[in-house]
Formats: sequence, structure tokens, C-alpha cells
Amino acid sequence: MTEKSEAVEKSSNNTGMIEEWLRKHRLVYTGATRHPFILSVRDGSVDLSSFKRWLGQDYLFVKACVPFVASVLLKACKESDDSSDMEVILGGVASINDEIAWFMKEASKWGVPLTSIVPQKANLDYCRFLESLTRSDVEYTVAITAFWAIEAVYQESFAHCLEDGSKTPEELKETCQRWGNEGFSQYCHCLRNIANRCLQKATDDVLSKAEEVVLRVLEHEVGFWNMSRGES
Ligand SMILES: Cc1ncc(CO)c(N)n1
Repeated sequence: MTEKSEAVEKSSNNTGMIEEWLRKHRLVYTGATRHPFILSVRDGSVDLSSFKRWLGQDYLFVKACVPFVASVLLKACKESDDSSDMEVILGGVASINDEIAWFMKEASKWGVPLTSIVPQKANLDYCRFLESLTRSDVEYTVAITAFWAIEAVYQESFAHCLEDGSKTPEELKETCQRWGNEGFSQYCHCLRNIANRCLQKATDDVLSKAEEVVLRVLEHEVGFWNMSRGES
């Protein structure tokens, strides 16, 4: 069976290509969503200087996400056969807008000076990767799959810090709520559905590009968490 016919079969069983890849790359996915930095938030042992470093770097990252998300929106306009994709991606634009405002408020609360933050190598590498995905020769299917992966890592990571039994410090719970809340989980689910629908119709060539992009996102996410712990 080809990867493509496998995907079609999977979707009739109510699971898609993304679920298939998550099974196949479980360890890589867990590496990104259960990183030692996140586990330290969850068990309360997190070093606040790491948290502040993450906060400043993520502010820069989120700003760099704006042209990427705009490019996904543009690709949806041109290439999507379902007009509801637009609403979901516009929701993503709105959520980035809120995030930027939230980072500014949070940074002032923690005394992190946003104007003087220097992007670290892992951050620059990730931003450069995002920029490469904005090119017009990158298919909508590949771009929306990358977008799902980027959002899903944060959703799964921060939701883990709010589960029963977690000892996340009170002052970090609001941060975890940003990405760990039910609305964000729903939004990620919508992105996953869009990606699965596109992947189901994709050629083998696009499928393998999309799978590769998911793996690159997961690698960059691990690099990003490592940076927060002062490891790069
Ligand atoms: C590094 C990184 N990945 C994903 C997200 C989710 O938006 C974020 N804010 N930062």
C-alpha cells in the first residue's frame, strides 16, 4: 500500500496522517512536548532565570511568526478548497496578536527588558526555518502541517503543566493557561483536521515534504527549550 492510500484508509477509520506520524515519531514528539524545561515547570523546580530567558526569547519568536502565519493565510486563500480554513487561520492571527500583548505585560511583571533582548542561535535558526516556509513554492499542505506542529507542541507541553498532580508554581500558571487552555486545544484540533484533510489529498512527494517539516519543527522546538535552560 502506498503512503497515500494508507492515509485515505486511516481517515476512514477516523484517524489521519498526523496520527500516523505521531505514532511513528513518538519519541521525537515526546522529546519536544515533555522537555526537561517543561517538566521543571510542572514539578515546580524551574529556575526563574530560565523562565525569564524563555519569556524574552519567545517574545522575539512570536513576532517572527507573524509573517509565517500571514503566509499560511495567503496560501489558504489561493490553494484551499474549504473556506472555513480561513476562519481557523485568522483565529491564529488573533491569538498571535493577543500573545504579543501578553508577552509585553508579562515581561514587565518579571522585569524582563524586551527592547534589549538578543536572539539566541536556536531562536535565529528556528526563525530562519519559518522564513523558508513563507516562500511561495512551499505548498499550503506543507505550511499548514508545520503550523499545526508549532502550535501543538506548546499546547501539549503547557497543558501537561496543568494536569492533576502537577506542582506548577502559582505565578507560572497563567503562562501555562495561555497555551494549555481548552480553547487553544480546540484551535490546535482544528489545525490538525485541516492538515489531515490536505494530507489525504496530497501526492507522495508533498507527503514526504510535510513529514520532514514536522520533524524539523520538533527539532527546533527541542532546541528552543534547550536554549531556555541556558544550553546554547
Ligand atoms: C518556540 C515556540 N513554539 C510554539 C509557540 C506557539 O505559538 C511559541 N509561542 N513558541
